[in-house]
Amino acid sequence: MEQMVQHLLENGLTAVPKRFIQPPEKRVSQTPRKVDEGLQLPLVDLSGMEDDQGRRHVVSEISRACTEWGFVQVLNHGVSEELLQATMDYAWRFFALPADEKEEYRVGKIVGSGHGYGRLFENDERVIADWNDGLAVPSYNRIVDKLPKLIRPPGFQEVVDEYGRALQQLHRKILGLLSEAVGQPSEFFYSKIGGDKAIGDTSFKFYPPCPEPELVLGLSAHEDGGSVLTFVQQSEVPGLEVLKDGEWVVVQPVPHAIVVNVGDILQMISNGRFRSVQHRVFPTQAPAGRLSIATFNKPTPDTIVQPAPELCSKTQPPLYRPVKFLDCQIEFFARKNLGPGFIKRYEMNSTDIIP
Ligand SMILES: O=C(O)CCC(=O)C(=O)O
Ligand SMILES: [Fe+2]
Repeated sequence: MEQMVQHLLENGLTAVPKRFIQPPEKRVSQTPRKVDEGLQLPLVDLSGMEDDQGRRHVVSEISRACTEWGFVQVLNHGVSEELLQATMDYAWRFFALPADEKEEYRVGKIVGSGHGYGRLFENDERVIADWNDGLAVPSYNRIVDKLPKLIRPPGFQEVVDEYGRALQQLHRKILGLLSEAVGQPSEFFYSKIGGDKAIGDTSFKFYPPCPEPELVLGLSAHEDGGSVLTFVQQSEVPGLEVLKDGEWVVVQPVPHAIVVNVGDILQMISNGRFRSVQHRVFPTQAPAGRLSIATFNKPTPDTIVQPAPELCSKTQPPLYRPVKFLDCQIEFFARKNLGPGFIKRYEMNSTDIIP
């Protein structure tokens, strides 16, 4: 059974085991990083949308960020601070449970799209492992009757459910703004993914402190393959970085903000207008570690994901071929690693080279 990072450390590990060691070219110290304070991910306040002018401003800011960065942070998003905090608190408490209690949620024991405790894509010894431990759970509109029981500790499940409902609303809201940005009615993108029947998954990731941070990654570079928009809440320790013009830029934790990033599905539906961009997590030495909560908003399984005809023309022909979302998920979870470039297989002229 794959050992989790947290338990390697609890057993007194002081050097990083071989299977976590990244080749030099992937290490944080070997890749160009932007430390210039001048270049910062846009932060958009959603509170100023009551009047037309305010709304137009927010629409243009969000749309620009999702085009130029594929990422944006939002404030005054409508998810209460108490709910954000409660979800974070329970996540810390889950990872603090004794190992045998967490084992009940092991990935693989649980049937359904990678739900459970463990590390995805890393059952193969030859794959380099990331320095994190994860728990992925159904968030909203998910019926996964194979889940063994409610997530511990008591109360966590209720909070996960409430968090899911709140983020589903936020998804509708932000897709509404992006729809307006492409000159369509507010419900445009939301209706393309199945409306209120669309589904969500939440992934909690714990990044324990690393004794040799220069050798590992917290989370390897990737785009969010199965996601329309992803919402991330991060604890106060930085780690998330986004690739911007060939350089990695830190997504600074902002209290009460939610990070929004475009996933492959929205890139496809918007015919490339909104971009699903590579991101990664660098390891931390903070004694308590780092925690993040990522909610992947997804279409209904039977949605045919394809460039919206309304956004295509003779001069802007469809860039991607149609794929049923369920098949897209099966292909996503059949991969050997998280690595970038998943969307390439759906490009119109792809020759079926599968990264
Ligand atoms: O830990 C983070 O901040 C980001 C996590 C992430 O990118 C993911 O789970 O897809
Ligand atoms: Fe991600």
